[in-house]
Amino acid sequence: MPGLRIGFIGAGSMVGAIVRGAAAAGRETSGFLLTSAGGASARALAQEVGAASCQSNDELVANADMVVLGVKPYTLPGLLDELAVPLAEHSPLVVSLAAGLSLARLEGLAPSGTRIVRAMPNIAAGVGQSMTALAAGAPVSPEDLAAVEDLMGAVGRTVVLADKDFPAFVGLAGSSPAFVLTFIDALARAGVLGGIPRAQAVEIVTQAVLGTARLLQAEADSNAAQGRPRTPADLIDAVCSPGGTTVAGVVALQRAGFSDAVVRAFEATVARDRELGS
Ligand SMILES: NC(=O)C1=CN([C@@H]2O[C@H](COP(=O)(O)OP(=O)(O)OC[C@H]3O[C@@H](n4cnc5c(N)ncnc54)[C@H](OP(=O)(O)O)[C@@H]3O)[C@@H](O)[C@H]2O)C=CC1
Ligand SMILES: O=C(O)[C@@H]1CCC=N1
Repeated sequence: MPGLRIGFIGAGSMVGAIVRGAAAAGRETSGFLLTSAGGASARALAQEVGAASCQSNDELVANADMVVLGVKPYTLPGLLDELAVPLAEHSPLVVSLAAGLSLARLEGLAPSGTRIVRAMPNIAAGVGQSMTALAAGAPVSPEDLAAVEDLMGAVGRTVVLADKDFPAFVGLAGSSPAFVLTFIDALARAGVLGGIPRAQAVEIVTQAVLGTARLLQAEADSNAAQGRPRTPADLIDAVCSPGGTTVAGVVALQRAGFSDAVVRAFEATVARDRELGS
């Protein structure tokens, strides 16, 4: 949305990924305002992308149409308390990136009537490939939601979800880059065991994972019209020749409890998200 002033409170991993991803996508960043606890990270990020930093969170709230809260979940209640007066006075649209904090909880922490959108992006926003969920509170207008979709759409795909589904979404997309990286790290180390230098093994596995994900997306996009895109299971079958190398590896993964380990990672993530919100 041209001309919209967007303030980011927090300039760490996630805000850094969104701001850098938006800049790389050609988004106008001169209307971005940044603060951080110590100030140095906000100033450095602002300088990097041609944005501005503010002296204080109050100053940022007073000058932004949209305020993105990019601090850790345990910091957010205190921050919203500190910002009660400027938020009530200036009424910006507020976007929370925090894991665990439901819309109802956020609305209870902010001044009455605050327009809040909950967003759950992931770290791939930095390369324009986030998968971001959005949920809007009752006072949020379609134009407000469109403004957040526009920002997050510049750094990846977006989906509007019910607030109750956010814990599951965190397991599927917010936290899952770390699961995928754990897989890449483990397979690359196996490559080292097989005699391939570490850096080359990481490059090879990264391209294999990227290519597989692109294959699955292309399958969904091209065959959705016909009503039956091939599923991950169909594509596994397409790689497994009878008696071949792949089926030997896939069966070994099953015997080692790979699927069970993935489900456990998901369940632990969802449980932790619920704990953070309680
Ligand atoms: N990292 C991820 O992959 C994802 C994170 N999220 C969510 O994003 C949010 C931020 O996480 P992440 O970026 O990883 O955290 P980081 O620890 O990397 O960054 C937190 C930022 O908050 C700043 N900060 C802390 N207190 C204040 C304050 N009072 N005023 C202004 N700034 C403050 C810190 O400042 P300073 O730099 O000076 O220390 C820092 O820049 C969390 O709520 C998390 O749940 C959501 C999806 C994915
Ligand atoms: O672990 C975290 O706190 C954040 C939330 C989603 C991904 N990382």
